[in-house]
Amino acid sequence: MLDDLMAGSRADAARRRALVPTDEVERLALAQAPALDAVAALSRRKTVNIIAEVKRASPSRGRLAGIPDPAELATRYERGGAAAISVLTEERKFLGSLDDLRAVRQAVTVPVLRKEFISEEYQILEARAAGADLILLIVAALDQATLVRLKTFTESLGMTALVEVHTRDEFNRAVDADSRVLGVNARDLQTFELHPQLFAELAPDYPAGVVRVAESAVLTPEHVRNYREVGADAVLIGEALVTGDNPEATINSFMQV
Ligand SMILES: O=C(O)c1ccccc1NCC(=O)[C@H](O)[C@H](O)COP(=O)(O)O
Repeated sequence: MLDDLMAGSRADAARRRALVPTDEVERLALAQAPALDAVAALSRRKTVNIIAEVKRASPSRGRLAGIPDPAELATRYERGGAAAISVLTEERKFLGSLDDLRAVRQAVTVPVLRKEFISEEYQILEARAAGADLILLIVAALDQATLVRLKTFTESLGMTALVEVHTRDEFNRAVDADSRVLGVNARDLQTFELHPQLFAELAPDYPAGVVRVAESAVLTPEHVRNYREVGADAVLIGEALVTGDNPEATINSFMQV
């Protein structure tokens, strides 16, 4: 699954690069206002900070929500108290786009994450050109040299990398890469099973100062409380928000735990 997602994203980026070459995207990226400080935003509340995701569909759940106006949804997330907005820009399985990201950037004042299957600098330049403050790097999909190179490139543009892991070995690689924001995704990418206890197992081993993000498997306030009690600074939530009818109230209830 991950190989397919990476290959699809790479092919889509190649198609866009044929229309907009790297030097043009770089010019647009460098013309943006400076990226917002995601580390500060994701550790601002001492209880828990919510990263609210714009997610139309997924490989594990199929179609989740139409989301005709991602900017309006993101505005509701921000009104509810979200610390950051995650926008899935992957086109094939998640039905997202860079247009979604641009629209969200213009609508909110909190940091915006480009959630994409990134393997090359062009995709990071695209993210910055669209106004993203954070990008996702999935350790399972990158060898260590590429992980470090892409993270360094991200930071050279003033952005932050959310470095995502699914196992202890990947966690150790993310720490070695000097990750400042490190996410443990509970979703097994082969079976799609959810393992929220993985975050609890790894949380004690985060180096001081690294932002601890728990990803996936949050449907109720109790799930947020469980993550918070074992040390999450931030929790990334998609499905529960896009399938409910009142995202402001849902985020608010998640922040009260
Ligand atoms: O969501 C999926 O099915 C999925 C499959 C393969 C790779 C990534 C996938 N999801 C990306 C995410 O990390 C989630 O969208 C995010 O953590 C929010 O999860 P949830 O709250 O469970 O929607």
